[in-house]
Amino acid sequence: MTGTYQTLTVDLPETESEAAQDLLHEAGAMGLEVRDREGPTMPGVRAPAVGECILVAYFEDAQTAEAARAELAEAFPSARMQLAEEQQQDWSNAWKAHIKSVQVGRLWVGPPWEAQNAPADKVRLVIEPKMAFGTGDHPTTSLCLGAVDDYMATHPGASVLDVGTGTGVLAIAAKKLGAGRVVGTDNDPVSVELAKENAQDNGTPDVELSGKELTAVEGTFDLVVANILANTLIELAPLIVPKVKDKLLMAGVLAHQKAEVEAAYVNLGLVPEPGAQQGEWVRLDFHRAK
Ligand SMILES: C[S@@+](CC[C@H](N)C(=O)[O-])C[C@H]1O[C@@H](n2cnc3c(N)ncnc32)[C@H](O)[C@@H]1O
Repeated sequence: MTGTYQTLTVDLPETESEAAQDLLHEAGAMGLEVRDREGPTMPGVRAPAVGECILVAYFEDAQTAEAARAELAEAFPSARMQLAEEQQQDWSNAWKAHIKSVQVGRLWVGPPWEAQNAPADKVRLVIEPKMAFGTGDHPTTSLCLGAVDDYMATHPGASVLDVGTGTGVLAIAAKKLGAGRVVGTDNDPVSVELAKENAQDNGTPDVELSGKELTAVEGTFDLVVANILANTLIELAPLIVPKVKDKLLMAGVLAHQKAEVEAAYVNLGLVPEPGAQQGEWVRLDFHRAK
């Protein structure tokens, strides 16, 4: 415990908000506050300029915050940023307030301090927010959770591969909803460790979680799900497609990137289906032609 935490305040055009939020999550933000012109601003809190929004990201240490600042500066040259150190005693309330539980289909996904409020008739997944992406409340995650729930409802015992598993949320959800073999991979070793902890804590220790390359993962899977960014999904298409036995779900794609990602997978023989959209984020669904 350092006694302090870091805030990175970012002013940037509203059109870049979603992508910048995603980058901040990936860069290790423990919580994120979004101030746009849709919601009322609290008294004494600075409001965004017209056409802009303000993102306030919370980080545990200065090194991670500085690395995030540098990454954001490169990706979004027009962003204006300010790093500040805050006293730790505000920390728990400051970031916990921004982690929300979600209910998607048969699932409830949320942090431990909200678990007691989970409805008894829901399948409960408790994810402690740490240094991995996937607490459930990001649109890209909930778009996938909904489709995983739908697929598992009609394909009990199906095998599932989750590429870019983060906290393991989608893999664990699939297992809890009745999947057979479930494999999750991530190229970030910290995420793999946290996903393993989450699988243990949620009573699904048999989910196979690792940092394996897809070429080293054996077998094909009824359902493959990948919530990663558009450029990575395009890069990984030749490795993901051979793993798909029946259905592929992908998220992490902004509406304007959809056609490019879709083309990469159609070119490799998958058949697109109507997907879903939440805000600027889309989910792309495919199946393998019989
Ligand atoms: C947006 S998060 C998704 C986490 C979780 N599946 C969810 O839906 O909330 C993307 C994850 O993909 C991982 N990732 C990024 N590039 C990857 C790659 N080339 N191979 C495997 N994992 C990757 C990141 O480390 C991160 O944990």
